[in-house]
Amino acid sequence: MDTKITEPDPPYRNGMSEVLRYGEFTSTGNRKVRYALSLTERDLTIQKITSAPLERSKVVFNLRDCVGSRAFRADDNTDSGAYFSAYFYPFKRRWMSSGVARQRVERCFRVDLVHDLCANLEEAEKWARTIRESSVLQNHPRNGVVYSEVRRPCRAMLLVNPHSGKGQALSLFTSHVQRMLNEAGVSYTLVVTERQNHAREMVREADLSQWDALVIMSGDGLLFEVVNGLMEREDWEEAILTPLGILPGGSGNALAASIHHYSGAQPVSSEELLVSCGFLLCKGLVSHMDLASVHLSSGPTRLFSFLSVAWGFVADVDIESEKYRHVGAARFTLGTLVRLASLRVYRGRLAYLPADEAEPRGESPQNQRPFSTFCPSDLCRPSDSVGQNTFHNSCNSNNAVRMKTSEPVPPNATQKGLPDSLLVPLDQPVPSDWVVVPEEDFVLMLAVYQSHLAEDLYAVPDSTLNDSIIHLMYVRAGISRTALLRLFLAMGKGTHLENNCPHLVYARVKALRLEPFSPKGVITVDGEVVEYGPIQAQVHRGLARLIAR
Ligand SMILES: Nc1ncnc2c1ncn2[C@@H]1O[C@H](COP(=O)(O)OP(=O)(O)OP(=O)(O)O)[C@@H](O)[C@H]1O
Repeated sequence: MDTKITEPDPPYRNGMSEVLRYGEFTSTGNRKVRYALSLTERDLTIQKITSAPLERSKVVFNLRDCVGSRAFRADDNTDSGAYFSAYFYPFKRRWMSSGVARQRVERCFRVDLVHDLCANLEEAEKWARTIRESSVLQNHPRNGVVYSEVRRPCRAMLLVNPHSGKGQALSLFTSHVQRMLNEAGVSYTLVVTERQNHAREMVREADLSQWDALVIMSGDGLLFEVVNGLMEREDWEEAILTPLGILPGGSGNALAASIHHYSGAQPVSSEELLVSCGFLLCKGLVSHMDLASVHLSSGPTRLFSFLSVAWGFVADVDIESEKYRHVGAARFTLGTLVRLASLRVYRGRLAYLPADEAEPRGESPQNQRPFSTFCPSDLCRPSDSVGQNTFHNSCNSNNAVRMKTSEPVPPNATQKGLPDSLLVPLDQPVPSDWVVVPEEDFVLMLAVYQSHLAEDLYAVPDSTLNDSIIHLMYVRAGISRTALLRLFLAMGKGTHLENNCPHLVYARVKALRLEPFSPKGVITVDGEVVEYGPIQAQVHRGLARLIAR
């Protein structure tokens, strides 16, 4: 048979990038099959040396998709060849359904240049090292943004809540994440939480100099514990800068879904989300993340929140659907249908500080964005004049509120730590530049600072990790069950704000205060139930650091 060998590309150029390494190696399975490898700062091109047309025998891997590479020798002592493997997680078409998701690809080659194991191993190590270094170089800069990175080699404390989600966090870790971390050279100490607040206490006391990252494999509740544990430390300013990682092991997984979305990837299923977040963790790029400080009426201590404050329908569904935990993420859909059947109205007073027009994100002159028949004249803006009204009774839809203003005295003026310069104590009226919402009857109030509220609840499509914005949504009473269901279905696609629902109001704010009048109800912060009563919050730009890009 006439076999024509395809010549590999010249070793010194590959597209536009300079070739860092070129070599010809055999496959691990069949030593008769040879490959020409050329490595640039950007790609690894693998070309089978064969009679087939060039393009059919060539595969190009972008090093941005590479988590690591390692060299090793065979178990067989008589084998003088050495080996190196490279681990990629590129987006690939799914086998059975449409769309793409990150999928693992390992490519392994045998180096047998000379009949000397040491020399071959040295060559294999050079390849593995150059692949690793080039894939790290691919991290900078991205879209004009220069990210910092987790220190390498990375030592992570990996906290797993064995009861989160369907109770499978540990087995999901073993089946999907462990190997990836090994491939990326991330060393970790696994801590399985034993009870509620175990993680909070641990990070409050931990010697953080031992750790380059704190990684949470659970739902959002465990990260909430970790953030608050860090903020309770004497050295909170430094502690909260410890890079945090999130791997979805819960049922909501809002932050995991958000960082997946921020990375520019298409929506994926639960296990694909885990691979995606594992990949981001291995790449180790660190972004700043906003936190909100949250004050409750009962005391001097604050909570720190990375996700949401919810009251009414959403909070009720979150808590009532706990009993459907065994169905995983579908628990929220089930809970929504159940609560719709007995739709409630919640009475209370809501006020907020609109986001500054001078915000760098190019906010439109009107911070209040109506997605309804709502217009700014519906608002009551407290002005600095006569009345002695308090937040409790001062506003109705016909008359602008006249409130006695006070110089903002931060509620935590006597507290140590981060000042909340936008807030006044809960027993004082809100400052004059706040907006008091005229309605007192609501179906829900939701303040959210990430794109997702759960894997399938795409709450704020244009939110980013550190936009310093609280995205406030509320639904006025009077909405029909069908319209509310339509809203939630639209939220699955992130189109609810385009729905022109006359009962939904959306505003971009810096701080907010809610005072529920209904005697009973549920308020959640990051999905965790907090004391029911007056609550206020303000955003702090980029206070924490999260492994995401
Ligand atoms: N070992 C444990 N036993 C009992 N509760 C725990 C344990 N570890 C953590 N917790 C608590 O369990 C609660 C739920 O955890 P988490 O939010 O992480 O999971 P989830 O509720 O399944 O996920 P999601 O918030 O995404 O729905 C949190 O309040 C957390 O503090």
